[in-house]
Amino acid sequence: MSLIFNEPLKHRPKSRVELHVHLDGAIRHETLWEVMRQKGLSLPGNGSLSDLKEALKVQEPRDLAHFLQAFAIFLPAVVGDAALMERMAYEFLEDQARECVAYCEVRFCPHLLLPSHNLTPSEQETQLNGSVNGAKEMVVEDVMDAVLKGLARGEQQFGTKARVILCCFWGQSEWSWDILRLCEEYKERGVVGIDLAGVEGLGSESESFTKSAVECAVFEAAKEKGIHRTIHAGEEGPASGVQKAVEMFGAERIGHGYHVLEDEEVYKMCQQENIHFEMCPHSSFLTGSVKSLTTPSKRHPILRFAEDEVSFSINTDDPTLTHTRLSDEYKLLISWGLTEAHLTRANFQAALHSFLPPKEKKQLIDQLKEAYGFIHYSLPPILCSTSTSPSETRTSTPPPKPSVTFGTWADRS
Ligand SMILES: O=c1[nH]cnc2c1ncn2[C@@H]1O[C@H](CO)[C@@H](O)[C@H]1O
Repeated sequence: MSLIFNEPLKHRPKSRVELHVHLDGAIRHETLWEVMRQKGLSLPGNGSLSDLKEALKVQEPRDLAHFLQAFAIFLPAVVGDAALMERMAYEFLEDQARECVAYCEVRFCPHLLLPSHNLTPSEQETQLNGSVNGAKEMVVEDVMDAVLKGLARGEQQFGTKARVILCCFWGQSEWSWDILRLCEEYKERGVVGIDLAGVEGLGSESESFTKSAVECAVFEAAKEKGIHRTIHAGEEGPASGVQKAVEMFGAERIGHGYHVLEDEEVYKMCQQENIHFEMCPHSSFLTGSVKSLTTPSKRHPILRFAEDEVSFSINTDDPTLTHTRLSDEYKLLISWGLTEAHLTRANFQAALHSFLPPKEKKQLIDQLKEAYGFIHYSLPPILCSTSTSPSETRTSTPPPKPSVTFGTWADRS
């Protein structure tokens, strides 16, 4: 691609912050189709790009597990392929720049992308005894290096800054300590936080709680080591999962968290603790976490969050599966009655609750102020009193706090 084509993207004013997007859920359909064909992998339907897209769409939202099944269609194309991982990270940032994203935190689980995780027991045995097909076996560090290289190249080329959150995965406790190790080892190269993804078990009773003991210890250790923490909770699971994520796991942000509203006490606690909610509007329906728009008495939790001025951000979650860009998420919210002020506030809240160190966070907030027109400006010397230096800059007031009440979805149809 020519520089002439890319320059405008690099210099496009960027005003959005995205905190919750899975890298392996944000691969371009075109890239997947191309690579799956090259590798001779089985493609759905008649093998066309449109059939692949169709197969990745949730036709009837059921539950989170059903939504996540689509990963099985294309992850075989990705596992073990460092070149593809680098490419998808690079292309991801090009797509983010097109969506005017100034800063994003992108997440993935490196262990899920290893061939060994996807081998049959006999292949794993072969691997333990040496190598598979004589090739050097890929290790998590190879995954990290490939993704970080693609992100660094993309950041340089397209001007969208990216940092990484590494996901522990429900049911794969054996990876969790290693994830924490990678968070520490790759801190200087852009890893800013730890997450717990997959079909959550935080909400259910004692049995699954025992199962999460390892993750709990890992998150406690993360806190001690100053590694930032977010957790998928209250997505399809209950409010008690959000409570455990905050009180026991020390989560600073909650991925999704829609069901927190089912318990006013937990909701109040989250407000007191200034917990940030990473909202993913389209995904919330496709996972069956929030019931459909056609239920008149239901309001999407994001409307309550906006009304209560709870801190939330607007995110795509898994564009490969949701078939949405960030703009589509914003459009949906506007159709529900959120205003430009709400969306602006969400972007500032996202920046404030990002896992960047303080200095970089301030730079990001300044970048947003400029993009939204809350410009730092120098007073012309003639207007300056003797007590004000000509170079002194002023900042405008922070974005307005919206004060709006929302009707039901039915009111808006
Ligand atoms: O909405 C979600 N909730 C829980 N887990 C998810 C969601 N979207 C993706 N993943 C899971 O996170 C892994 C690492 O990126 C993905 O491979 C997918 O299995």
